Amino acid sequence: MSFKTLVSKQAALLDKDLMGPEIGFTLEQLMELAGLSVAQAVLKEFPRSQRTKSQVLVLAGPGNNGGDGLVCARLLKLFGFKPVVYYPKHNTKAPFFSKLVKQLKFFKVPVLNTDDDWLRYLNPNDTVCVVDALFGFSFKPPVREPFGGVLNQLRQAQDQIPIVSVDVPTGWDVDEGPVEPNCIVPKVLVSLTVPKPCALKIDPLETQHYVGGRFIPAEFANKYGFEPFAYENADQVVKLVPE
Ligand SMILES: NC(=O)C1=CN([C@@H]2O[C@H](COP(=O)(O)OP(=O)(O)OC[C@H]3O[C@@H](n4cnc5c(N)ncnc54)[C@H](OP(=O)(O)O)[C@@H]3O)[C@@H](O)[C@H]2O)[C@H](O)CC1
Ligand SMILES: [K+]
Repeated sequence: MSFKTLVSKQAALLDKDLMGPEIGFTLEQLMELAGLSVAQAVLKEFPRSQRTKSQVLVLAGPGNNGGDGLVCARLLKLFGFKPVVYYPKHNTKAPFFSKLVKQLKFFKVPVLNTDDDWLRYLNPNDTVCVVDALFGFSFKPPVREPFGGVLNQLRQAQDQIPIVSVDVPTGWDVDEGPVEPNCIVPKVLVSLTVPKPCALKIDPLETQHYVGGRFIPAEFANKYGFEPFAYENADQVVKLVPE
């Protein structure tokens, strides 16, 4: 499949640019749209008419990828799913992360902490899919605990429960792909703004690939060397199909 990608350093620069003084987005705004994209991809892949269960396990990491997961969980509840969030290491860098957790409580979405038994939700009888919002473009392998254990469990369950990875499949090197042994293989990848080079390493027969994070004009995409993706109508995601 051919599509333009942006290496991790450039992706971080693009984000900084969007949230810089000239353009003026806030992280909260971009995260809301990123979470909406992921929730929409989940709904497209697992529509109500094609499923008998509704639980979704959202694994949220300590950075902004985790924040996308927290937003996604709230929106999945509105879309008719029963999300449960496992959030073992809270983000204390920005105060609004604790507000995202408050909102989840308001929506009666359980948020499990490090000592809670999250594994009981990794159960194919009840769970439609797992949203992997552990790490995105700032992840540097090898993975540190407690996330190594979480990834091991995910890998063992992945043939029974599909994984939907946010931006980057957790554990993959953002630029090189699955270089560590025993990496997870998501059934769905939702690249945000533009795919990272690791997305070139997915097997299209194994992994459905969406692009989301629909928040930049064409000129800005061109500045970073890519063309805007062909979103339809008000969709927040577009599926990339092999040529
Ligand atoms: N424009 C967009 O597309 C937007 C994307 N967003 C999402 O943000 C992430 C990138 O978020 P960032 O906070 O920069 O990084 P991560 O979430 O990937 O991870 C940072 C945290 O991960 C820890 N870390 C890193 N490597 C490891 C490791 N090997 N083991 C354990 N933990 C690790 C890191 O900890 P440090 O101690 O190293 O600081 C951080 O805590 C992007 O991918 C999108 O999903 C935004 O929502 C905005 C718009
Ligand atoms: K991820």
